[in-house]
Amino acid sequence: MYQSRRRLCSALLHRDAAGLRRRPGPGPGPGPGPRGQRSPWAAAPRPAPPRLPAAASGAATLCARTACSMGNGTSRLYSALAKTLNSSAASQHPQYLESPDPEHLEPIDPKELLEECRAVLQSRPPRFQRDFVDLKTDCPSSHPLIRVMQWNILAQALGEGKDNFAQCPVEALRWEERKCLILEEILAYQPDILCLQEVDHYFDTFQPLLSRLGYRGTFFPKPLSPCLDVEHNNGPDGCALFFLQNRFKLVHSTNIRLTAMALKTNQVAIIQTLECKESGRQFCIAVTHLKARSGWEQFRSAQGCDLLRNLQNITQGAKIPLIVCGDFNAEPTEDVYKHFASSSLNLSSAYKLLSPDGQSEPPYTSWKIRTSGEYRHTLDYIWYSKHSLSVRSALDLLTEEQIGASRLPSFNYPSDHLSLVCDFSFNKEPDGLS
Ligand SMILES: NC(=O)C1=CN([C@@H]2O[C@H](COP(=O)(O)OP(=O)(O)OC[C@H]3O[C@@H](n4cnc5c(N)ncnc54)[C@H](OP(=O)(O)O)[C@@H]3O)[C@@H](O)[C@H]2O)C=CC1
Ligand SMILES: [Mg+2]
Repeated sequence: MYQSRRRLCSALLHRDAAGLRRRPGPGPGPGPGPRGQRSPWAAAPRPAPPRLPAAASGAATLCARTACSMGNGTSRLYSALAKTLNSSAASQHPQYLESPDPEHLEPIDPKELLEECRAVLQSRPPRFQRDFVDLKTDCPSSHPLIRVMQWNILAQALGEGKDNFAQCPVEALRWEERKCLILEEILAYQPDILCLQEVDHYFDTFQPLLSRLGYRGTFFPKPLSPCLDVEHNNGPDGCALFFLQNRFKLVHSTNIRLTAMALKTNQVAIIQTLECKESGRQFCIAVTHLKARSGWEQFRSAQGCDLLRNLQNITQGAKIPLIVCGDFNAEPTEDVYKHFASSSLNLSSAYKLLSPDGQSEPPYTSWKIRTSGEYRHTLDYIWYSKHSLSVRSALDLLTEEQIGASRLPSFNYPSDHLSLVCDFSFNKEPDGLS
């Protein structure tokens, strides 16, 4: 049985008064709270130490801290969170567009924002425990690791208007709380680089909040986003890429509309070259979301080839190490996967390393029940230059038991896709080859 989320602080009353609606309890949910069982394909677990002390703090402490801080930092923070709730202006924003320089904005303490999110989610079941699996301990790295998160967060307009989820209660999709579940996931793992798909709340939510957490963001909307077909939409969905400004310098940035069969398509990618401030080493990071649905395999394959061509040019034939994150909408059996696996860019898929033989992708990264049936697929990947980068650890996926009979999204988890998180290090010799 779940333990219900804790705390009913006086701070919550302020939140309600300010317009954050609270929903009734979700009722009994499927599966256990903390996971008791690992997925069968996972290697031996060795959880990484938590990077965020607040995640482990007790309920009483958390409640006291929240209540105490409402008079100062948290109330400012709350206003930052509350301002993101109404967002009609966001849909008017012009296309593309990097976020403004956030240096003049007041920073947010991530622990305080996490507490705010947890307070909003207090009637929900607790988030599931996922462990980092250590993958390479014999080769210490002298440089700080680079943590990368890949996540299709589910566009709000698609989730409510087009995806046709059959088992997910509409209450579980309410943006006010789903937004906090997404932020909670990001804040729990604190990625240095965040690659997102189906972002339709960039300008009103993710850009303002993440910029105040020290990220620099770039958003590239789909030219004909299906979100725009949904009544009361919040603008087009697209890919977003965020990196921590205190860790990386932006060297080069390109937004690409992918082509297939020489035609411009509705799918996009963002490719950036970053320089590590600690080591001075450069690498390339890309995010994409390929065409969905069965019957479009050759189209996806062509889009993947176009992305690879662009990556070849930008990395000067793989001289710069590369990380490519995406919802490829393709199982490993598809051509687009094979193109990436066999490319001259020497890429490997990070999550294969969690399988016992290191050769198999996870059994699923997305699991949902639509009115048309149940869909369990491996669609999301983090590709990396296998000669110049090492995956030090990867976040294990949710088990079937944790996901529960109604599948995703749910009261526990905000998207129909799981987040993937990896810690990378540069290999020792910068030999100019990836
Ligand atoms: N493609 C084009 O050239 C044109 C597109 N359009 C508009 O764009 C829309 C399609 O855009 P396009 O980018 O090609 O969209 P996709 O086919 O790539 O799908 C868009 C979204 O729908 C989700 N999705 C996938 N399968 C299903 C399903 N069975 N039921 C419901 N949702 C699903 C996907 O989520 P996930 O990735 O998580 O599976 C994805 O985010 C059209 O509906 C139209 O409004 C209009 C003219 C031309
Ligand atoms: Mg989707």
